[in-house]
Amino acid sequence: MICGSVPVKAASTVVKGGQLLFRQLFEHKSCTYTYLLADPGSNEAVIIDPVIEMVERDSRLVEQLKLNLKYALNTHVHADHVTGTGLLKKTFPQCRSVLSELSGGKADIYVKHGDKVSVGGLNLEVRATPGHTNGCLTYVLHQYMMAFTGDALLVRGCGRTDFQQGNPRTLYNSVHQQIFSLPNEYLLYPAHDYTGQTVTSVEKERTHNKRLTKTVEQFEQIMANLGLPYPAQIDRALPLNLVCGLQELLSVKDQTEQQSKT
Ligand SMILES: N[C@@H](CCC(=O)N[C@@H](CSS)C(=O)NCC(=O)O)C(=O)O
Repeated sequence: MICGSVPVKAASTVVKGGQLLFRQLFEHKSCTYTYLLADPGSNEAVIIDPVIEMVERDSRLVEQLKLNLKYALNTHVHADHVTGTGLLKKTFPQCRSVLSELSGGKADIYVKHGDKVSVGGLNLEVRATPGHTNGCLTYVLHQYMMAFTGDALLVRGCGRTDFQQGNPRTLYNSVHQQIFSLPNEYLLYPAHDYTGQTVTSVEKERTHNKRLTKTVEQFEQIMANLGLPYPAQIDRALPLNLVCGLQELLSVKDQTEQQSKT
């Protein structure tokens, strides 16, 4: 169930029915983390940032765990891999895709800052964290003191701001106002890691993040000088991710353009 602005208070209540079912899954080519979360009482589940090449693995896991996959959330329109959302929906027809209303992408459900995504007894608070892209979202699971930060905040790093409406000042404010404002002990799960790390915390990033502990002016300088090459899959990924990762949803014109690039 998706609800409008509902104030969510910080609490560490364990959901009735037992422990959270939680899996952190990895895709090696784009170093992407996908997260599977399920309410132990109802077996209703949500997947965050699935990757198309790993849909078979993820579908098998959902089936083996006997989960009812209700939602496929993307934290934003990704530039480095094709989303698995569209393909997952074919296997799990009840599954609904979710994106920010500011993303520019196609989805079954559009969410905005302050909304809530609920599966069984789990409630994910939607926080807008733009700056890497306009439509970047962080999903906060207060019940288990966890947040899924997409590319807004990476372990000791953050998403780049040099394409897709990137803006360093906006990103700095998003992280400070929407992520660093969470309690210190909240665990933060990023959409990527390039150094073999899996998780961090509000406290660790507030203390050790080499970019975001600086002033906003210093941060802007750092971001202007990252010197990163464009993601290898950007030309393929961006148009496909605007249509849930499915070629068949692209217009004929877009498909012709896509083919001429390959
Ligand atoms: N080499 C990777 C792309 C690496 C990259 O640019 N990652 C992005 C997130 S995906 S758009 C990023 O924001 N990185 C920040 C950083 O500091 O690394 C590929 O070719 O896919």
